[in-house]
Amino acid sequence: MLSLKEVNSYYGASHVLHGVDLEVKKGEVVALLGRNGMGKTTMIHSIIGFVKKVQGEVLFEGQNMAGLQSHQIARKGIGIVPQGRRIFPNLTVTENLTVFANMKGGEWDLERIFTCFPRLKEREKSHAGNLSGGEQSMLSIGRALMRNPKILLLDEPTEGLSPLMVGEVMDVLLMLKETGMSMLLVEQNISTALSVADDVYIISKGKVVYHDHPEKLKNNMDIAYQHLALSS
Ligand SMILES: Nc1ncnc2c1ncn2[C@@H]1O[C@H](COP(=O)(O)OP(=O)(O)OP(=O)(O)O)[C@@H](O)[C@H]1O
Repeated sequence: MLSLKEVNSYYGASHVLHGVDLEVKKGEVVALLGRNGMGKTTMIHSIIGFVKKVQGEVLFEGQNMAGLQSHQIARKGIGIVPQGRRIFPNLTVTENLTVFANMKGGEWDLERIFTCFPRLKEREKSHAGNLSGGEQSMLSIGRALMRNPKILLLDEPTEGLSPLMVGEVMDVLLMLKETGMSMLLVEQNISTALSVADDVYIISKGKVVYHDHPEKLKNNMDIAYQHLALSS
């Protein structure tokens, strides 16, 4: 569904991604792990047209995204849950959900979001700035779903959350996986990522240094310790 082939990305003269290959098949959840500053966000931004200089191929449903503007890429069905959530704090929960919604309709509408995210229903009239971090993460996911994407790119949706809220957000991701949603999940939290992923990549200094099934990584955690600088 989504594939990156030999992708090199640059910020000006700074060469950040070095020949990256990655694939997300339909209905699959792919985890992308890596320490701070290793290029995870740059990979997401290269897919959605935020990085101006990208060489190689970014293919979505077989079509090369090169040269398309971000809004054109979004319209193809690529949804984004950005790092830091980027909700609109002065708008209500309902306004956040409807402001960019895909008016052409689709499987996801306000009613379904509120059914799947009862916490958002409880807070529907609250200003989004007053929500907890976990609720804001759910709102950011809900807002992306309202555009009825074919794939979701999630950039650290559990960042900065308490363990309890991490669990709730992971339940949401598992629920979405059950619906068949394809996802690329950027995470720093390895156990969180492995609990939902079908496939896992680790990047370091802009290169893919590991790609395999999560079960293989679970059975060989030395690799994770080595690349993610975890302590055993
Ligand atoms: N707009 C930019 N201009 C120049 N350099 C950038 C820009 N954004 C990121 N970088 C650099 O690119 C490298 C990769 O950053 P990136 O944000 O992709 O890492 P990351 O793995 O997502 O880390 P984090 O988890 O901290 O967000 C870093 O060295 C960073 O300093």
